[in-house]
Amino acid sequence: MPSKKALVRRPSPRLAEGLVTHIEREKVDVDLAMEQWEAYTEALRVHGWETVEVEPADDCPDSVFVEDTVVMFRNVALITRPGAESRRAETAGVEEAVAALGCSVNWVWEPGTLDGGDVLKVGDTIYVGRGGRTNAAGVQQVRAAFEPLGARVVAVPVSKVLHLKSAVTALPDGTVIGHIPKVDRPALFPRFLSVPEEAGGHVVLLGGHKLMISASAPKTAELLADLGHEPVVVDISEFEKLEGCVTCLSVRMRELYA
Ligand SMILES: NC(=O)NCCC[C@H](N)C(=O)O
Repeated sequence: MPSKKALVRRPSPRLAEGLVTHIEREKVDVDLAMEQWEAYTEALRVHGWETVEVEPADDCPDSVFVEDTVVMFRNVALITRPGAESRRAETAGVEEAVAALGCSVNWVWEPGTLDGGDVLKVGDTIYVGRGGRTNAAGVQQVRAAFEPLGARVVAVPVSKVLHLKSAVTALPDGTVIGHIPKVDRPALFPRFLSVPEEAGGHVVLLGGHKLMISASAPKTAELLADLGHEPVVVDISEFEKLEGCVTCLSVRMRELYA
């Protein structure tokens, strides 16, 4: 039985100072964000995931977006070098957490930059978004880390949104989903389904047919239910004001070797 552990990180009291790049800044309600984070982590637990909390990083406003700091492939954790300098201090605590879980740890080195939000795994294919946060050296370092383990790395241009996974994610059957106006090159994906809302392009696979999806994508949730999936809806409005999506609030680990 594969392990089902999910790394999460409690929001910083400075969350409202988080970075905003592609959208207008809106006031973040930190108390509401805390409630939404509790509900998000509870939804993971209800669906069989053991949540593992990374030591909080109270001085790092964006630290709740833990996905950006580490990329997992099998038992190997690649600690990123986030594209935004203000986020680099987030990785130390994550490194400790994955090492404590028995992962083999690897690092992205200067001049490479990589945000985990730019990495979408579909089976053994790893799509890496080359955009505002991930550079060419970062893409090459993902190749060097994971191709020897059997992955195939496919680089994908990203210009319209923060990260590759702000544009597309994948269903359990491998179909890539996204809202066309936000996807640079849908033709790069062998099977692509267009969804009616931007936030509808973001799902977290919980196991079986269950998919976590944001409350801001009701039409997509309906479309996915009609295709035989089981949407699990969570409200993450306060994180969306900071360009976060359902994927970025956790790192799911299925193949720990412990
Ligand atoms: N993977 C993600 O979707 N991460 C969201 C990061 C949002 C944060 N405010 C940032 O700009 O880095």
